[in-house]
Amino acid sequence: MVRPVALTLNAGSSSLKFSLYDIAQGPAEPTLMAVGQVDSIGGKPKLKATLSPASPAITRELTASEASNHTSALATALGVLRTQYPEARACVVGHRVVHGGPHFSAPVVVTEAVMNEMRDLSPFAPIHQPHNLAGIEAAQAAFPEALQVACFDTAFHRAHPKVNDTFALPREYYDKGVRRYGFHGLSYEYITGELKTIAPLLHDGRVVVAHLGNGASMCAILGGRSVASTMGFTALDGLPMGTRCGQIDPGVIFYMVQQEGKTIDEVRDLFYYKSGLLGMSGISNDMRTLEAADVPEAHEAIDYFVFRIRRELGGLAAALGGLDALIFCGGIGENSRKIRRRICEGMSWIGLELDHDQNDVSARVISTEFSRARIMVIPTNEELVIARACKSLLARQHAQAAE
Ligand SMILES: Nc1ncnc2c1ncn2[C@@H]1O[C@H](COP(=O)(O)OP(=O)(O)O)[C@@H](O)[C@H]1O
Ligand SMILES: CC(=O)OP(=O)(O)O
Ligand SMILES: [Mg+2]
Repeated sequence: MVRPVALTLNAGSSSLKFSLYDIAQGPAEPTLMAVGQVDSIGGKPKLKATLSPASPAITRELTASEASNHTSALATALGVLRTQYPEARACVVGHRVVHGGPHFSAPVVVTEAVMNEMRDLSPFAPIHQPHNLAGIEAAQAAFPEALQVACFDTAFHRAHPKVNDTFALPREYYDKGVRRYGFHGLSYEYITGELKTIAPLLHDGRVVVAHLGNGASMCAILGGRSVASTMGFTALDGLPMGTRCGQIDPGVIFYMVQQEGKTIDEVRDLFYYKSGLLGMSGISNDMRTLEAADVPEAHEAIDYFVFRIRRELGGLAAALGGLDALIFCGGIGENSRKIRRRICEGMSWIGLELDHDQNDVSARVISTEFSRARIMVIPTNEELVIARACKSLLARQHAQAAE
């Protein structure tokens, strides 16, 4: 019998991450078969992939036409997967969808109505949602028989308290859906699940997770549930990011439009694509490049990044009534010992004591044994969360078909 296979797609602003999972029925976790990503779509694209647990990672430059957009990047990714699995046919394709608005609080099977609702949310996630939807359309064309499943970054936060769901605007805006949604929910869901297994007491406690990647946010989690997050209505709010400004006084928008004569689209592009680490440094959005660049502009950009994280940590700990654990994940959180060290420096007042040796090797626990709160590094896995949703929605569909 052919084993059921799930393809997961995680389309970012300029990247496409993909995985193949064996989702054979039963209680077992989805098993990873292959994983890869196409980076710098539309620029100088690159492919990285590991096509089976036993095979070495492959890396290769792609031609511009192999990844000129997300649709061609997906075709390239599928071509690479087929070299290893010529017979494999995905029976379900799971997609990360960044914005789920007020209604999507769990993964759903994609229908035309779901597609339309997700399309309406595109203006609120302009550098993610159109790529997520393009990925769904491309997968529908490539696998017309497969179930398409949408998994939302906002879903994990939907049950957070009203006080963290709202802005101080006239009431009608809340009803129109202008709310503090929060993002990176698939990552937070994964970390919360890991904690439940490896540290159940911490899972039941007061945890701040810092997802520090090209997009970055932090989430206060109490007993496994989101209480507050640094991101809001869009994935622009909160921490400064690779190219996004993070929290900003809305008065700056009036200044740019009224005094400088910028159009609202120009301001939007400036906030999404030209700000953050890139805008402040004038060098790069890539933390590795900035850490290696010994110039004041790069130092300032990193200082601001670290300062905002420390400030938010205080606010999120206050929202939780204390702190039992700080967990780092995302490309920067998982890999940059310097950034972790700077975030934790002088934080004993909040209970954090970093073990420098453990931090230097990115160990799972990087706090000292005397630290009141635990500090951990847990590599995130949004793809596994998507694969679990694929498995459970497929099982539900089989059960319904059998009724
Ligand atoms: N060893 C490292 N040291 C510092 N930063 C790193 C390291 N490895 C990756 N990063 C940073 O992680 C970021 C990308 O994180 P990632 O979570 O992959 O992003 P995305 O939001 O695109 O999923 C980049 O800024 C990159 O420079
Ligand atoms: C929501 C978000 O910012 O996602 P990413 O980190 O993939 O850009
Ligand atoms: Mg990401």
